[in-house]
Formats: sequence, structure tokens, C-alpha cells
Amino acid sequence: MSHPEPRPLTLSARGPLRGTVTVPGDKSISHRSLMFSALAVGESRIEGLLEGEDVLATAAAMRAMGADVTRDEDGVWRVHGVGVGGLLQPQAALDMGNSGTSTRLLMGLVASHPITATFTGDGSLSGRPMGRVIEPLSRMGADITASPGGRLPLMVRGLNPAVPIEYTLPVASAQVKSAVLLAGLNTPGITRVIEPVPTRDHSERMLRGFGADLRIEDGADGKIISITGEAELKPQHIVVPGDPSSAGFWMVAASIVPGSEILIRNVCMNPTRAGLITALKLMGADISEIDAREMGGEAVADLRVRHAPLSAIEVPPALAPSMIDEYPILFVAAAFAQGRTVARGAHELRVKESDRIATMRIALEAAGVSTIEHEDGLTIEGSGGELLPGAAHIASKLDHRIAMSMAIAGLGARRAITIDDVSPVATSYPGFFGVMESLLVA
Ligand SMILES: O=C(O)C1=C[C@@H](OP(=O)(O)O)[C@@H](O)[C@H](O)C1
Ligand SMILES: C=C(OP(=O)(O)O)C(=O)O
Repeated sequence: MSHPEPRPLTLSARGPLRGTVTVPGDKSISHRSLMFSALAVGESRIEGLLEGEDVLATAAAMRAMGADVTRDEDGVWRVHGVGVGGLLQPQAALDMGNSGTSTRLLMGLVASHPITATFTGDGSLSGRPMGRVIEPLSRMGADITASPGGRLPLMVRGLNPAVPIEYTLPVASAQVKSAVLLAGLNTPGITRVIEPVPTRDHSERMLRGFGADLRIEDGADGKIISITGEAELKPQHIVVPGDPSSAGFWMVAASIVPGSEILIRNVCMNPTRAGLITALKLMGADISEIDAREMGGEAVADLRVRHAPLSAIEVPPALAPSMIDEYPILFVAAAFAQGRTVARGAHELRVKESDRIATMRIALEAAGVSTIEHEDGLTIEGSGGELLPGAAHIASKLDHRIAMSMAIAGLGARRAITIDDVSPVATSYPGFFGVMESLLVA
């Protein structure tokens, strides 16, 4: 899943966005749909799966470990699972491409199966820290040999039976939480994760939906999540709701470009994912929820977004886990607000597909925005609704969210913004530029 040919793109202001967009399926839920279906006994069906490269890496890995994963012509995916405990030894290294979620969650699965798997990835993923999952999974008995600094390529030799642990998350990470819970699925006894700061809870919701014995209690140090091992998962029919992280780009685009009015359909409104909407509303964005409903155990709504003048805020650090992937596009919103926006408490941005604090600081400065870089965030001087000067060359650094965020910034730039490589967009939102065109001409 490497992109040998960089795909540059040049954008500048083109007028308002109008029309309706249905964003693709949620990436986190799509990964988990494939993984849990592959561990159920029988056939699961998945509608609305995100067909981005990250999720396709998960599908390929589940196939390599014995599951039968196919796609019907109508876009419905069918998975015949092997059952918890039934994963097979993959015959070759698992190429995780650009995907941290695939890597960390699958390391958890392998850790308690009697198999050995090697994980590889692209240049971005190979720079990301895996020590955060190596540590708890090693405590459960897995034997993990990693490249220096706890990086990829690495090899996980699972232990079966593994040892159940009680693990307090040292970092607010749904990937670490999920890795331990997934290892616990095939571990005799009860595996516990204590979560001091709430993070996205799709694993918990979906594991319960698949029939796992998973309990959640409030403890003195946070939520206590207990999973009873040697679980039997029952196949499901899953309808994946739209990805709020993908919706975020259009929320900000419509907010910053005068005359815009759009409807974004089917957006997952899980509160552990809704931080960007809260932050944008604090800035004065005109976002209304229409037809709030439930879809497969998740809250969903349509969102009407109209252009509105934005005001700078101090972004509440408590929102960070519920909008962690949305900071790059929030920084773009801040670049158009009236006043100085301060976003702190988001140190985790340093270890995403790129260092999203440094990459966005450099990108925004190049486009004519004044910023101050902090260890854990950015201060951004907004234009007060004026077009950005632009005339910038931006490095997307193998980071899909940087490429999409700076493309949206381009829609508010007087002179062109050129992004050196937008091919990483395919990891999470393959149709992004087609949707942009349709909203600009509607
Ligand atoms: O569990 C998940 O699906 C994800 C968790 C988050 O990562 P962390 O767990 O590293 O915060 C997020 O950034 C990532 O895009 C998806
Ligand atoms: C951080 C992200 O994904 P992952 O960790 O799965 O690579 C993301 O999609 O912004």
C-alpha cells in the first residue's frame, strides 16, 4: 500500500460549498467489524464498510490468518470467522500500510493465539511507537521483538494460554485499550483495563454486540472494563455509520467559506467522537443536528452546516480524546477565526501519521498564518474571516489528515496552495476530492 508516485494538488478559493454529502463508513468501526467478524463462528455481513487502504489492510490480515473475507457486487462484505482461538499462522509478514489501528489491535489478537506474526508498514507507520502495546501484551505473555525504539517491523509470538492482567492505561488511547481487550478475548479468566480518561468506546459496544461478556464499572481511577476470556462471538449484521472524522472536513469547509450551506448525512454522533462539533460550536459555527437516531448501537444524525463567522477559543483540553484526529482541521478553522485560538493538551498529536503539531505549524505558516508551537498544541492567529494569503507549498508527510486539512485551507486561500502529495487521502477517504468537486459546483 505504498504510493510510489506522489500526487501533487493545487487549490485556491472557488466559492461556496452547497449540496449533500454522505461520508464513508467510520474507520474505527470498520476495522473492528472485520476483526470481530473474523473471530465469530459463522457468517457476518457488513454494510457501509469504509473501503480505504487502512481498512483493506485489516481485511487482508484477517484473510492471512484464516478468515474468509469477501465483497459482494453490491458492496456488502461477508466474513466467515474462524472463532476466538482459531486464528491461523500467517504465511508472510502482515503489511499494515499506514494504519496504526490495524497494527495495534491485531498485535493484541495475535498475542494470545498460538501463532507468530511479523508486522510491517510504510515509512510513517514504521516511525510510530508500539511500546505502548508491547508493554501490556508482554505482561500477558507474548514474546515481542521490535525494531529499535519499539517500532516496526516487529514480530509477535503469541502465548496460549495467555495470562490475564489488570492494566491501567498510561496514555489516553483507544488502540491500547482495544489491544489489551482483544488479547483478553482468548485468555482464560478476566482481563481488566482501567481507563482514567474516556476514549472512543467502539470496541466495548461492538464486543458486547457480538456476545462477549464485557462489563463496565466506574472505579476510583476511572472506568473499569472487564472481559471474560475464551469468549464465543456470534456473527452479526453490521451497518457502519458515517465517519465523524471525515465529516469534520466538510463541517469546517462550510463554516469558513462564505455562502456555504451543506447537509452531511449519517454521521456517527458517539459522544467519545463528538469533540470537534463541540469545539466548532464554541467558536460560533452554525451546525444543527437533524433526525437524531440510532444505527447498530451507535447514535447517528444528519448535520446541516452553514457558513458563520468564527471566533477564537481556548480549546478545552478535556475535549482532546474525543477529537484527537480532528485537530488538524480544527487548526484550519482557527486560521479563519477572529482572534487567537489556543489548543493545548494534545501531546498525542506528535505520534500520529506525522507529528501533527509540527506539520500543521509549518503548513499554516507557509500559507501566511501566524502560529506558536507548544509541546502539546498550537496557538493560531486567525484571519477574522479574510482569505489566507496562500502561495504555499505544503508537505503532507504521508499523513491523510494533513493533506485533507490543507486542501480545505486552500478553499479559503487567495493564491494557490500546492500539496506535494495527496495520495495518502486514500487511507481513510478515497472519494474526498470527488466530493469536494461535487459540493463546489452544486
Ligand atoms: O481505536 C481507534 O480506532 C483509533 C484510536 C485513536 O488512536 P489512539 O488510540 O492512538 O489515540 C485514533 O487516533 C485513531 O485514528 C483510531
Ligand atoms: C491516527 C489515525 O489513524 P491510525 O492511528 O489508525 O493510523 C487517523 O486516522 O488519524
